[in-house]
Formats: sequence, structure tokens, C-alpha cells
Amino acid sequence: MTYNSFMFVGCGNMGGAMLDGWLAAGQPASTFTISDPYREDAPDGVTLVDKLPEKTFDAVLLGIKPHMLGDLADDIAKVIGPETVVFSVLAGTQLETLDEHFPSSAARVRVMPNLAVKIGKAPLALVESGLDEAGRKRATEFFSGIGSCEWLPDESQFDLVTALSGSGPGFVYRFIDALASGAAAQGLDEAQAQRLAVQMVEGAAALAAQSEHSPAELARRVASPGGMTQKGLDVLDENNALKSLVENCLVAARDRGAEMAKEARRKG
Ligand SMILES: NC(=O)C1=CN([C@@H]2O[C@H](COP(=O)(O)OP(=O)(O)OC[C@H]3O[C@@H](n4cnc5c(N)ncnc54)[C@H](O)[C@@H]3O)[C@@H](O)[C@H]2O)C=CC1
Ligand SMILES: O=C(O)[C@@H]1CCC=N1
Repeated sequence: MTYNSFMFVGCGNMGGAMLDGWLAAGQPASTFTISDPYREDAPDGVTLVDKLPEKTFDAVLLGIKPHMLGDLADDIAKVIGPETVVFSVLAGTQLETLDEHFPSSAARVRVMPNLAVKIGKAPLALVESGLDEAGRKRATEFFSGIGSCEWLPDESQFDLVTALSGSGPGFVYRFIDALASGAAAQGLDEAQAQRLAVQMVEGAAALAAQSEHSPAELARRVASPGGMTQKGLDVLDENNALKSLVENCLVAARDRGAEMAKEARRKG
């Protein structure tokens, strides 16, 4: 199921990755329009406009930076009619803010993707205001082309989910980089260390996704008693070092979401 006319307002890293993902999943290019003044081109068949047209769309996806919404909302409202579903990937921008800016839309949906939408492998957290059952089904089918949908019952954990699955790739890339640079510091060729680290994480994640065992159990299975892995895990586990570092990282990212929500309300 699709939206016959789908507008991206802002199509940079995130919007662009979503568009690439939908095109790769077989969505017709002709259904997509991009409004992004800094974009010079669009994929074949996708319409690029230099200002918002005088017509409404079935769906509008906000892919701008969160702090821009207050200034742009009145202009964006021109492409939103009573049938339009507004999707927002804006970190920290709450449904209440979207409801205030776009009261005449059919529904507002916060979506938290990550850059893996480009290859159809992102977790997508969604929470909505105003969607009926059919609208929810349509959104689920459409977004399933670029990842797997997880609807949340309300917004209370949305910032935490953003930290986990939206920001998460950034944290994982940092860990991969630390593995590669640690091995390089110990004498391995830098490029080879990076290749090994990336392939190892790709395979480990794919296996965890298929496995009947939890990640904790899988770690236990890698570590032979008295062997090498256990010695390494002991370093990560000493004083709960890795777990508390990662929890602090998630909390810091989550709490920034609440600050951004306040900033967005002030600008609205
Ligand atoms: N980058 C990521 O991994 C993720 C980003 N997000 C959210 O995605 C949104 C966009 O982030 P990125 O794509 O990373 O930033 P970005 O800077 O790459 O994209 C923003 C786009 O907005 C465009 N833009 C600027 N002024 C505009 C205007 N007046 N009208 C239309 N477009 C305009 C820019 O040219 C740019 O292409 C943010 O709200 C962020 O919270 C959410 C999840 C993950
Ligand atoms: O850093 C940010 O604010 C956004 C949210 C998730 C990923 N990027």
C-alpha cells in the first residue's frame, strides 16, 4: 500500500536515505516530491521543487532540522490538507507541537528511523495522533519497505527509543572505530583492522538477529572458560564499566530530547 503523492520537506541525510530505501523497495519514483533548497538533484523520476507548490499531498514527511520547524511551519501548512498525514522524523519534536502547527491535517505521526533505512534494515518507532486503524495499517505497510515498524502506545518513551535506535548507529560506529583503532594501535594494518571490525560486527549482529539466544547468552557461548574472550570480557565487565557507560550514554542522549522539545515549544 502506498501514498499516491508524498512530499519530503527537507531531504538531507535522513530524508535522502528514506527516499533511497523506498525507491529500492519498489515505490514508484513519480509519487515522490522533494522540497529542499540546498539539494541540487533528485533520483530519476522524483520531482524536485524550489518552493512548496500550491497543492496538497497524501503524505508530507518533515526531514528538516528540528530547530527549523517554528519558522517553516506556516509555509509547510500550504501543502497539508484535511486528507494529509504528516510524518515527522524530527528528534525531540513532540506530537503536541505537530498538532499545534498542523491542526487541519488528517493525522500526525512521529517516526524514528535510522540511516539503515537506505538498505531496508532500520527499526522504525512510530507514535501517532489522529490515525484510524486503516491509516495505521497503511503507514505500517508503507514504512515496512524500509525497516520494521514498532508502534508505541504513547510518547513517554520516545526520546529513549530515539537514543537507542535513532542515535544508536552512531554509538555502534564509535564502538567499531574503537575496535579497529585499538587493533591498529597494537600493530595491525589500519585498513585491515577496519575491514575486520566492520565484517565482524555485521556477522555478529546478523547472527544475533536470527538466533534463539539472547545477546548475553551469545556472549557467554563465545567465551570458553579460561580462554581469551573471557579475559577481554573481564575488562569490559569490571565494575560494570561497559554497562554503566552505555546507560549513561543513552540517558544523556534521551535527556537532550526533552531539552529540544522545550526549545521547539518556545519557537512555536
Ligand atoms: N541523521 C540521522 O541519523 C537521523 C536524523 N533524524 C532527524 O532527521 C532530521 C534531519 O536530519 P539530517 O537528515 O541528519 O540533517 P540534514 O542537515 O542532512 O538534512 C536537513 C535537510 O533540510 C534541508 N533544508 C534546509 N532548509 C530547508 C527549507 N527551508 N526547506 C526544506 N528543506 C530545508 C537541508 O538542505 C538538508 O538537506 C532531523 O530532524 C533529525 O532529528 C532522525 C533520526 C536519525
Ligand atoms: O542526533 C540527533 O538529534 C538525531 C536523532 C537521532 C539521530 N540523529
